[in-house]
Amino acid sequence: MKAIQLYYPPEWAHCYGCGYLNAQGLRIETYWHPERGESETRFTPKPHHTAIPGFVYGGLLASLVDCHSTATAAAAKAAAEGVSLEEAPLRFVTASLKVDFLKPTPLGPELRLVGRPKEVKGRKVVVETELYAEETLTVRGEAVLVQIGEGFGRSEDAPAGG
Ligand SMILES: CCCCCCCC/C=C\CCCCCCCC(=O)SCCNC(=O)CCNC(=O)[C@H](O)C(C)(C)COP(=O)(O)OP(=O)(O)OC[C@H]1O[C@@H](n2cnc3c(N)ncnc32)[C@H](O)[C@@H]1OP(=O)(O)O
Repeated sequence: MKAIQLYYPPEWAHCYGCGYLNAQGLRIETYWHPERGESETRFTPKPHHTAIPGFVYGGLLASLVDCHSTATAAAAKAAAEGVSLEEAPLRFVTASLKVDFLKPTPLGPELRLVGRPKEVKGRKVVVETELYAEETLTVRGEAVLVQIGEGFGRSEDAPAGG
């Protein structure tokens, strides 16, 4: 099975969290399981991802939820439209991200994120995510993702100045 992120065209593959062209990034890989209607990402934090010794920094956890959600949105939208990501590269940006830190997340074990699309409507997808350290649910997230089209982010969309 191919990770959802590997379907992103190169011009949309520089993201710190999920871009395969970002050598310094997290380069997460998310897989879509059509039979369950769920996505899954696995990631093992490194020692420098520390909050306090022994526990994972919350900002990293938010980043994982963020990029796991954009990928889940692409797969959910493709499934809803009955197209494959191969033929229709879809890319979403995050409009809203809510993260609840339910318990401290231990640093060491592989983390597992499970995503479920809650709503797929037009260009908008809402994704719920649960993050587990071993079998313990430590983080719950909800994100609103909006689909971007070809040309989005070119100079006419850029903030003025600079
Ligand atoms: C990367 C930043 C983007 C810059 C451009 C780069 C070009 C692309 C290149 C490479 C792509 C790779 C990107 C990786 C992504 C990884 C994850 C991130 O870190 S993303 C970074 C943080 N996010 C932003 O910086 C978004 C900034 N916000 C926006 O650009 C706009 O607000 C945007 C596109 C999100 C929506 O703007 P509208 O004008 O296109 O669409 P409207 O009509 O406002 O919303 C569509 C639907 O979404 C809902 N919506 C919009 N914002 C919402 C919000 N904050 N909360 C809840 N719903 C919201 C609306 O209510 C509407 O829903 P209804 O159709 O009415 O049901």
